[in-house]
Amino acid sequence: MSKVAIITGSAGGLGKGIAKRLGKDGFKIVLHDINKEMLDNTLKEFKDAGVDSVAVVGDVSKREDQFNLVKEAVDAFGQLDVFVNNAGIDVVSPFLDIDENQLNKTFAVNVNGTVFGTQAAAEQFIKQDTKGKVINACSIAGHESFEMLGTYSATKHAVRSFTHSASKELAPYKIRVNAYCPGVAGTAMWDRIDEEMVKYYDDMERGDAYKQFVEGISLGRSQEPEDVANLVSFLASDDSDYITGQAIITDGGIVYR
Ligand SMILES: NC(=O)C1=CN([C@@H]2O[C@H](COP(=O)(O)OP(=O)(O)OC[C@H]3O[C@@H](n4cnc5c(N)ncnc54)[C@H](O)[C@@H]3O)[C@@H](O)[C@H]2O)C=CC1
Ligand SMILES: CC(=O)C(C)=O
Repeated sequence: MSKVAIITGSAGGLGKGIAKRLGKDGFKIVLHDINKEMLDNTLKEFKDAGVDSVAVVGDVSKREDQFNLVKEAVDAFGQLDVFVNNAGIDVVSPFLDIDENQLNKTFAVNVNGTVFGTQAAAEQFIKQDTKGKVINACSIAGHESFEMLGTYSATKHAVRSFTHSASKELAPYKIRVNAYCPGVAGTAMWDRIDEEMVKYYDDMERGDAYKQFVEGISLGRSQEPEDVANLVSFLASDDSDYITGQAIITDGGIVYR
């Protein structure tokens, strides 16, 4: 029987790339996003391509939405095997401007969302008494804290920490918890980061911040969703069964650990 994967924030960007790859790998796909219009379009695309898929609208920062997402997946396909905590948001600001609203919002989506998603998936895996895989979106910013991205970097460090602690506690239930740490991928997220960053520097124009980050990549090009999906495909597969608690960097050579 085909396995079932949920990918949060998969209406576009890296999440959509991951969902496409897992669909090719033979998974039944549960698309998910807060943006209903984008999600409807993506679901149509998947169905037209023959991927056995459903879509659920939800907000990862709401615990009840995450548990509802798992319920909808199980109602549709009868089981759950992989939960990808992909949804995340960015924020750009100098350290001295960080405020309560920025901290609360970014932590609510990136950190609380990952915790709630992991809890909802783990509850289902334990009920099924099957091996389960939780795969979290971390970042190179979860290994190194970047200027102007302090709050974002802190959330990704927290994601890495929860990847470690959850993997230890959930191992007795055969649940593996790992994370992928992308570098610089030209999605809507980087469009927003670039647009915000250049506002703070008089000598920078739109596109310059992105260009500067890309110039620092050893392999000489920015990241494609497929590059990230290759790693997630491995983490979702049986080939990674002996790996848990790892936050693996895929960045073409920016951050060396
Ligand atoms: N683009 C990049 O260079 C990098 C991205 N990442 C991480 O990868 C993940 C995906 O990033 P991108 O695809 O680039 O971002 P994106 O902004 O292009 O796409 C994120 C998707 O998540 C959805 N979303 C946002 N808030 C949500 C919420 N509360 N509930 C449900 N869905 C929500 C959005 O509607 C969007 O479809 C994020 O966690 C991000 O932090 C990590 C490192 C680098
Ligand atoms: C968006 C992101 O995680 C970085 C540091 O590129």
